[in-house]
Amino acid sequence: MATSPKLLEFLSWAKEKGVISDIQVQDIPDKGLGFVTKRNVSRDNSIVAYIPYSILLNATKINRYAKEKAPKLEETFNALMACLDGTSLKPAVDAKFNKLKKEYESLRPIFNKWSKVEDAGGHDVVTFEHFRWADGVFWSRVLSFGSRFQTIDSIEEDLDDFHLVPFLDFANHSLTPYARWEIGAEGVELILTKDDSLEPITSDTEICISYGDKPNSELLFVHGFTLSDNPWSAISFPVPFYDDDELAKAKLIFMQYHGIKHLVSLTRKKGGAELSHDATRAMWICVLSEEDGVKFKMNHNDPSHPIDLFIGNQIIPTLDVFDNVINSMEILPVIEFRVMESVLENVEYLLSHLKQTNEQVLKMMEHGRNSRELEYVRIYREDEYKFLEFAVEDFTRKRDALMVDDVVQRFTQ
Ligand SMILES: C[S@@+](CC[C@H](N)C(=O)[O-])C[C@H]1O[C@@H](n2cnc3c(N)ncnc32)[C@H](O)[C@@H]1O
Repeated sequence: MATSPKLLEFLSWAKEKGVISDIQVQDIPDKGLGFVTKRNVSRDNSIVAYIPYSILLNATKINRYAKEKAPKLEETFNALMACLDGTSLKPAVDAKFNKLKKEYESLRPIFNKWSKVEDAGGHDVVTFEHFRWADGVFWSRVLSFGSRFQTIDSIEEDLDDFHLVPFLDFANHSLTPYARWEIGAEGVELILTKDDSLEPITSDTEICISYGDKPNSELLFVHGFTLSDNPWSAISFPVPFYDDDELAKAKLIFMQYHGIKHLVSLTRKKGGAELSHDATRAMWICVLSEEDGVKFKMNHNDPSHPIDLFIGNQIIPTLDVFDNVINSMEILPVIEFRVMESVLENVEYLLSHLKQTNEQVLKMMEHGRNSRELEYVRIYREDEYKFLEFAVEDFTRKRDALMVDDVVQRFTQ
């Protein structure tokens, strides 16, 4: 297959900058570009590509470049950081779209000042489309060095979490990858993971890495593709406070103070759908009431410690204490029963909503049957549908089991 001039230019730039590789970059059906082996290779922890730190892109580097070479870029960069401050990536595309739109609008004057809009006949030089494209490229290609920081001393920019790693970012995702990336002494390495089978990987085989155990919703949101055989499923919804819950505001402040997410996430685990630890705590807080002995005390004069929670007469200073107290309450089965009921109500609602829209959306999608993107969306919808059905079944079972519990019977009569 012919290699595009742009790719050739990039590869020669990468080589000149010190990238060493024993692997080929080429078109992979339905995935864009990717890595394939040039010959038979063994799965023996050998390095097949090496990318020196000097060519990685991260916030510190762009900031330094901005300071030295482009003061206007620095202005833009600072404004961008300010826009990102305090935001969290919301799972919904429209929320993301609105956020980007706002960011773009606040940066637009700076872009235009920076790139001289008059010279472009009054047209925006950086359009919203460009901005969205850049955001998509960034999030779908960036690597988080995160927890691996401890192992590096040699990177100057070791405060940054996110790095764009040229060349390595041709690696596609697989559930059964042959390779992984690692932080080496002076660069990032692509390594063929050791395997007990003595079978070599034959020539022309695609070499993928894993982007992590991500459900299709996340793969689609961040990377724009889905896997039909993805074993990871997840669904999230906002913490479902009761309409008449007078403690809702205090509960939200408490959750924020203790870093508990306001989204409840359910994941697929062997034989069932499970709440994460964080989501379990969020749901406990959600269903507890004053009648259960719960009280909040606002500390208006202390913004660093805005709220205290009491259960009975006990103050709850940490989440570990919270877990212990809840787990030792006599009414624990009642709390769990309420949690199951509330989760069930939410997954039933999500399922019925998906059902309602499915017919129309799937018909609409018929028109673009050959589009790769639509096929990914179809896989996602099907996956979500199955997971929701599964979650409804599982939570119905769990709720029904709790319904006959002695304590629940006693307290709900
Ligand atoms: C880090 S890049 C990998 C290189 C990319 N294929 C390219 O052409 O430059 C990530 C993007 O590759 C594509 N991709 C990665 N793994 C894929 C897979 N298993 N199936 C389909 N597309 C995939 C997605 O478009 C994703 O956003």
